[in-house]
Amino acid sequence: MDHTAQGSFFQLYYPCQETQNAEKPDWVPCREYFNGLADFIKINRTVSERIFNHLFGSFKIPAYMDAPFKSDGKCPVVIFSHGLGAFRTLYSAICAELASQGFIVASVEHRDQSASATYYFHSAQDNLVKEWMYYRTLKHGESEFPLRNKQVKQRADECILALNKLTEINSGIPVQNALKTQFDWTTLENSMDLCRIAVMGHSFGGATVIEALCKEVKFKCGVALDTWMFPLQDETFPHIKQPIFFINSEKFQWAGNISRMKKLDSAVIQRKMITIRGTVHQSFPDFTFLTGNWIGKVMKLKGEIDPEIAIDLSNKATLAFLQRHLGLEKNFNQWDPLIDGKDDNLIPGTNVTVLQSAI
Ligand SMILES: CCN(CC)CCN(C[C@]12C[C@](c3ccc(C(F)(F)F)cc3)(C1)C2)C(=O)Cn1c(SCc2ccc(F)cc2)nc(=O)c2c1C=CC2
Repeated sequence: MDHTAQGSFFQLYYPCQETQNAEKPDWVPCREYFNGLADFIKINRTVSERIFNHLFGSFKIPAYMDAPFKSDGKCPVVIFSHGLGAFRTLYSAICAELASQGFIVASVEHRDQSASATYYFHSAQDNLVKEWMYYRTLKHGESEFPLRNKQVKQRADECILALNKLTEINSGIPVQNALKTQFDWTTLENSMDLCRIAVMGHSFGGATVIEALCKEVKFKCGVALDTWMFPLQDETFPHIKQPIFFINSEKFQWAGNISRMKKLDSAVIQRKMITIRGTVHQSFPDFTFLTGNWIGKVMKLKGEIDPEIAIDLSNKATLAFLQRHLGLEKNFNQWDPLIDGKDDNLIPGTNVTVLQSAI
């Protein structure tokens, strides 16, 4: 909203009316995102230009851009935080599904230099000048924890800022949107149930979930997808009182990471964990759908399991957990067994053997 790097930048997913003529949003908004992504995954730009344009250039998100908001009653809210090297549009299979189930979802774009690319504006004379911020690689010899810990704190603040912006929108405060869209923001007045707010994220975004829960009690619960625990300080864990749902891939996790999630285990607060068989780290972002089987497997964008089945299990388990801890009156409790890993494609807890440290 406020156009500077200190402002809030997010993609909003919401339930809408069936619209005929609305165009579908671009999946990767513009070239700089491809270039940033190429640099992040360390493939050179000439190759990437052709690959990305051929592979992903024309993809659209299965949604309608700026369609009129429609909902029967107030919508619960989810703030979504992307992973290292990702950006706001890459988790549309998750965010669009939540919106189709009645949630308003803000997928934030972080300005902590963990995104492959992001942009903001600074005002020069009387017009706004667009500036690009790219992924910050670790300097040679630089230790990683101080950077990642600083970034996860900024990411949590940006999730809280996005929530504050949604609160303003919900109360009808006029929106100064730096991006010129046709959307009529006043239709979102009184659209949100601000007692039913969750925070969700993938990998570095999963760590952001934990940091945001610690900082903001308005987040009633968190869903952390294939969380990367490294950026966090264990000292913050006892202060977190909200339920957390860890949904892990089979291939990304390792003992050190899992044992830190286990430090959040509690006898009194619901802390759940499941692992989806045959999944990889990239089974959660949209890339997992965009390539053929063999390219996907070679690039570790796909696991053994059909990506649609994997994301469907993750989304249904998420909806059941959100119903339970946001007190929703929907029928998502039909998927409660998934929270306990009761499905052929799920493992309750983890498949990683964690040596219990005898303290
Ligand atoms: C060598 C660079 N090195 C950087 C530190 C490791 C790079 N890396 C593995 C990658 C991401 C990969 C990727 C993506 C996308 C294509 C494409 F071709 F489909 F575009 C290809 C190949 C390259 C798989 C990761 O960072 C994994 N990871 C991620 S990946 C989040 C992401 C990024 C870009 C996306 F388009 C989609 C999703 N988010 C995290 O929060 C964390 C980690 C690791 C620890 C914490």
